[in-house]
Amino acid sequence: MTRDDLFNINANIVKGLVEAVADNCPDAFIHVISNPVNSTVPIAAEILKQKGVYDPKKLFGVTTLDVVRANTFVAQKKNLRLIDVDVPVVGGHAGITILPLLSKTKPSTTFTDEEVQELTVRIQNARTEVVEAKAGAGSATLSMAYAAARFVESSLRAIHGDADVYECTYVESNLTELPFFASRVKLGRNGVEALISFDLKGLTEYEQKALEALKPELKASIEKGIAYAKKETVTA
Ligand SMILES: NC(=O)c1ccc[n+]([C@@H]2O[C@H](COP(=O)([O-])OP(=O)(O)OC[C@H]3O[C@@H](n4cnc5c(N)ncnc54)[C@H](O)[C@@H]3O)[C@@H](O)[C@H]2O)c1
Ligand SMILES: O=C(O)C[C@H](O)C(=O)O
Repeated sequence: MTRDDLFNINANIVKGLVEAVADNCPDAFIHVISNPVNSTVPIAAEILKQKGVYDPKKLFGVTTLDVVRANTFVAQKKNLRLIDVDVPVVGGHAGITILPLLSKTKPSTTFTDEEVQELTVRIQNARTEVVEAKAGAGSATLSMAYAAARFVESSLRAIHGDADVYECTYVESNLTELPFFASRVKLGRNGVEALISFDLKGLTEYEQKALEALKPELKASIEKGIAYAKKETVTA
């Protein structure tokens, strides 16, 4: 089962939850972790628009798990301390739409072409490693909880005025031609303070090709979410 197979069940659940948020706490930061995130975030945006309370700065798709995985696999491969490693992951949260920018790894790290290929594919398919290891007992749970906790803590730090809070997250974006795109963002008291375009500059040829290759799939997932939400009516 792919994340997209969850669309038919989760689209309606997300719609209902977001309607309740719109009615009861329209100023809240909304963190959407339910899959397929590439579509559920556009659904949430459309529902909030229909309710007249959409603030793109406060709607986030949680892609932190991709960063957690990228950091972990790079630290293992390069014998680095996990706490020191930071790999931006852009695009979306499914298959090839997950694009780790290994050339932007901190601390500055060099990778052979084979390592880039192996690590990129492993990060993109990490969910399958978990699904297969659990053999029918579900998908990632503890690592999802860890990733969600990290993103919530970062959001709370930003709300409380910390000036230096950055996370990768799937948000409304103008960094590419796609209306939603995961990138590093600066978080502030009111949500997204800035989209960080720097990571997308000076990409390697491998990353540039992967970025172009992910766009059709991500575009289709966004359009699927928007089309779903547009034909639904929200409760008054
Ligand atoms: N973005 C990520 O990194 C990431 C990682 C792992 C899982 N996920 C996604 O998170 C979601 C949850 O995964 P899980 O493994 O915890 O699933 P799960 O089946 O263990 O838990 C889902 C929970 O949602 C509850 N629920 C069902 N319908 C509901 C509704 N209408 N309103 C409120 N609650 C409702 C269920 O009772 C259940 O407790 C899935 O969509 C999964 O694909 C995302
Ligand atoms: O893919 C899933 O089913 C869960 C989650 O999105 C993951 O990345 O592991």
